[in-house]
Amino acid sequence: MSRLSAEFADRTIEAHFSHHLLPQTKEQLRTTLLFCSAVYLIFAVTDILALGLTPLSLALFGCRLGVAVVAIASCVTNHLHPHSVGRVYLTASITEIAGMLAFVPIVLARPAELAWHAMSMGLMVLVVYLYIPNRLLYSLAISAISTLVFIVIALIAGSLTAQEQLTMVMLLALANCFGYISARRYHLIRREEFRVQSVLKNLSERDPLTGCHNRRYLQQELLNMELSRARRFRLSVAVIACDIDYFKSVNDTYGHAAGDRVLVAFAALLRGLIREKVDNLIRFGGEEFLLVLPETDLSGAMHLAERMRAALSAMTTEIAPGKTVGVTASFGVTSVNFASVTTRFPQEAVIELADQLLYAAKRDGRNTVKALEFYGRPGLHVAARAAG
Ligand SMILES: Nc1nc2c(ncn2[C@@H]2O[C@H](COP(=O)(O)OP(=O)(O)OP(=O)(O)O)[C@@H](O)[C@H]2O)c(=O)[nH]1
Repeated sequence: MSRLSAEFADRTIEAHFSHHLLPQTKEQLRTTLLFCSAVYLIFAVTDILALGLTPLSLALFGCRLGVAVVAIASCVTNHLHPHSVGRVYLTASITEIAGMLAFVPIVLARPAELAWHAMSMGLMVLVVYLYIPNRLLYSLAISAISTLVFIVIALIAGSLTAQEQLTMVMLLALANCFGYISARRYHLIRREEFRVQSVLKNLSERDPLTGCHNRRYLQQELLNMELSRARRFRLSVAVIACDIDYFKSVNDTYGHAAGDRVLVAFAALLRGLIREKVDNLIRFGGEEFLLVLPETDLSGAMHLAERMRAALSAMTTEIAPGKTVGVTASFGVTSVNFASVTTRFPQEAVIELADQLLYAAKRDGRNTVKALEFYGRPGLHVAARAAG
């Protein structure tokens, strides 16, 4: 993590983090901006008390109203662009700058109350650092520059003694330091929480032996996600179920550790034959693996399964120095084409068909591929094209 900006050094992870928090950030920003605008408007009372109901106090009210309008426009923009992280930070920054700019005429119109303005400035700096959700570097830039501008105006236009000026400068510098340090801590804690959550999520979704996704990930996320996407865009999704043949005899003959090596080698072989970041490899349980292949029809999935079968039967795994073992596997392949399947069906039905085909391949002598199109209704696929 970057020490100055308190963000992940890796921009992809940072973007992932920001997107993950986007709904929460937008909600916080909306509440904060509306609250701050209301406070800004309410403080018009102090202008009227100091200046009376004059054109000047009305002009200052106009400035305050301008900040409220910018804040509301920011909320509307964020509402219209619900997925844009950059826009949230941009609108937060613009509103912060508008608030700081509107403060200049207020200070200039009421120079006698400079000590109170300095106190308000300190509070505004803390609000920018801690209350309005924004990138820390933007908060730092906006607060530091606004503080500098305020100090220059106060030194030129105000009538503070040298001792008062020094106190004001030191207090505002402190407000910036405390604001930055506290905001930095908060940013770092949020990111550390996110990192730990990601590690735990990864652990709960992966099989430690092979590194593949596990059955929980398939059932809770992947299957629903891929089937919904394919249904929405009327695409095909294929599923391959595969299981090592007579794996028990590998364990019984060479030991469990040798069996583990064979499993790892099999997973690596499957992973090497699928599209990275597109296809998904899941350890479904024991020595059974499942592949979920987006945008793949039955014939494409059958060819892939056949290549996997052939590659495994030609491969041997070193289970001890100088000692190798060869295994074969059986494959059940199915695919559902949402261009023609419009009926609803339980999502597990696709996996069940792939599993039935896998066991049909086992019954048929093993080391073979069985494939059937899934038509969305139990029983219908029985009449579909068979291969293997
Ligand atoms: N080494 C190892 N073995 C496992 C693991 N998970 C399951 N097994 C073993 O896998 C074997 C599966 O045996 P069976 O279900 O009888 O299947 P099979 O011997 O492969 O026979 P078929 O599937 O009918 O060809 C069992 O001996 C399990 O103990 C694992 O993580 N590591």
